[in-house]
Parts: sequence; structure tokens; C-alpha cells
Amino acid sequence: MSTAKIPVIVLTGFLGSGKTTLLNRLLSDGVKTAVVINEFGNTPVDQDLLSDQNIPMTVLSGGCLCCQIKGALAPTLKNLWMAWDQAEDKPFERIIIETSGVASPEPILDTLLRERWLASRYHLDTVITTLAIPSALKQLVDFAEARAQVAWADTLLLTHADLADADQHAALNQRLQTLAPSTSRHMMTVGECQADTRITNIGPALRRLPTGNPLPAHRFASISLHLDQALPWPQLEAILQALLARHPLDLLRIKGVIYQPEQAEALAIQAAANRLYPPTPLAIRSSDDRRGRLVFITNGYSKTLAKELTRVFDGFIPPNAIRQH
Ligand SMILES: Nc1nc2c(ncn2[C@@H]2O[C@H](COP(=O)(O)OP(=O)(O)OP(=O)(O)O)[C@@H](O)[C@H]2O)c(=O)[nH]1
Repeated sequence: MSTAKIPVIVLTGFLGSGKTTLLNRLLSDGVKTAVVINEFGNTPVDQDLLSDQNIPMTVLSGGCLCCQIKGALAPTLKNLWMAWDQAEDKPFERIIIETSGVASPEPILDTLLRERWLASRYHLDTVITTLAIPSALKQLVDFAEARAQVAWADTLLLTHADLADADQHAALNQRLQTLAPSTSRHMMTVGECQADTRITNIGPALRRLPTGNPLPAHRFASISLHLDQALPWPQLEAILQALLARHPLDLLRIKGVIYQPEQAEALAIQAAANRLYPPTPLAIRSSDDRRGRLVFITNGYSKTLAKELTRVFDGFIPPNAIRQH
């Protein structure tokens, strides 16, 4: 057995705050990386959004690593380590864990720092939390998970600066000065920090240990659907804009992959904090099944939204295609 400890970076931050965008940025820095992605929804999307598909990647979906699927993290890290240990040409030099946007990092850190087998093979390098400047202040008020993500961070990255005004920026900075006065803060726009900003290999020499106390249950839910028919973007855009306008408080995130009639490449669909982003084309993959899929993350179960989705996607989804959990 090798005695080297493999560094682990934990990327956290509320829904849509820019974790996957940052992950893509980190993957381009030339360090061989294995990725563990945790998605709250039943139908994973993030793996398709990674620019590098040829890396060791594990997707843990259908719940949060902090609660519903907490038990999945240790075996995943054990398997990765076994593969690493046995390989002559080491497949990775570090692991990045991207948590779901509604995860509290504490139980994840608890597993990494207290599980003896893991702690003797892995070293927690750093915990990075992304916060979208235009929406983070409200999320910090509304969601204990967002506050926990700030509390456990070694570095806070303030994202979406290009969409924020000076007042939003000042108000968020003021709040963070109270919540985490000694945690370093940097700006990041679409995954890019200032050239001299160092965000990895900076974990503290002494780390506060998680309490190990159970967390209160989440109130988040997710609805997933598969699209049988290609739905032209202008039509889908109108549907999604209307849904966001009708559910400003309970519809927290939309993401998906869709296909367009007579176009080979898929489009990534993103909405967060009531903003629908322009769709972005994805590289063509041999494994594409050309089945579109959308995930809606909600603040609590929403029968109304599930019914509405059945109505607005009528003709594009198979019967009983809407799953809420
Ligand atoms: N304008 C702008 N858009 C950004 C920025 N950072 C990320 N985005 C966009 O915001 C959307 C959400 O970004 P993601 O990186 O997927 O966010 P996430 O935190 O991984 O989302 P979840 O995994 O669902 O929690 C995407 O459409 C990104 O392209 C930014 O700094 N400025």
C-alpha cells in the first residue's frame, strides 16, 4: 500500500451558484483529477456539463450526500482509492467532490475527517463555497443549508458579479463579514478568478472538526421528466419563463439537457434564482441517447407544479413521466 495521502477538494454552494462552472475551470488546470458529483435530483445532468468526459467520474444522485445518500460517500472514496493504489500509471492526483446545491457540508467533512480508513488515505485540502452575488443574500436568510455552506468554507467565491449591482455586492459582503469574518473571499466570473488568486492547496493547518450531530431534515424536493419528442427551444423557453414567473418562491432550480429537431448536438438548459440562462451547446457524445431530460428543484413538494408540468409538456413526454421525490 502506498503511504501518500490524496488531496480532496470539496466544492459546495447553493443551487446554481457556479460549482460546476468552477469545476470545469479546475479541470482545465492540468492536474489529473477524479470527480465525485452529488446531485439532488433523480435524473443527473451535471456529468454532461463537464468539459472533460475522460476522467474518473462518479455520480451520486437522488439525494444529498449530507443525508439521504450519506452512506454512499465512503464506499465511493474507497473504490477510487483501490483503483488508484493498484494502478501503475496513477489515474488521478486529487479528488474533487461537488456537493449538491442543497447539501450541508458538515456530514461530508465528518466522513472525510473521522472515518479512519479514509482519513489515513485522503487529506482534506480545502472547502470552497460559491455564492451568486445577486441571489445569495436571500438564500442565506431563507436556507440553513446556505449558511452552513458559508460556515464550513475555507474560501468563499462570489460569482455572477457581471449580473450584480454594487448594492447587492456591498450587502452580501456585509453579511459575510458577520457570518464568516475570517474566511477569504474572492470574486469569480464564469469560473475565472483574478490571475493571482489561489484557491487550492490552502486548507488550514488546524481544522475544526464537525460535530457529528444529525441535521434537521431538508424540505427540498425534485421533479424529473424525460422528453420523448424534441421540443424546439423557443417553445421550451416560453414554457420555462412562464413557470418561473408563476412559481417565484418554490421553483429554485431548473436544469436539463435537450435535443433540437434536426440538430445533432444537445443543449444544456439552466435556470436559477428566477433567471433563465441562454442554452449552451454540448459536445456530441457517442453515448447520447437523444432523450431530453429536465430536473426541477423545489422548495418543498409541489403538487401544483407537478400537475402544471403534466399539462404544459403534454405531447412531449410519455404518460406518467413526471417523478417527484
Ligand atoms: N452570468 C454568469 N453566469 C454564470 C456565472 N457562473 C455561472 N454562471 C451560469 O450559472 C448557471 C449555473 O451555474 P452552475 O455552475 O451549473 O451552478 P451549480 O452551482 O453547479 O448548480 P447546481 O449544481 O444545480 O447547484 C449556468 O448557466 C452557468 O453558466 C457567472 O459568473 N456569471
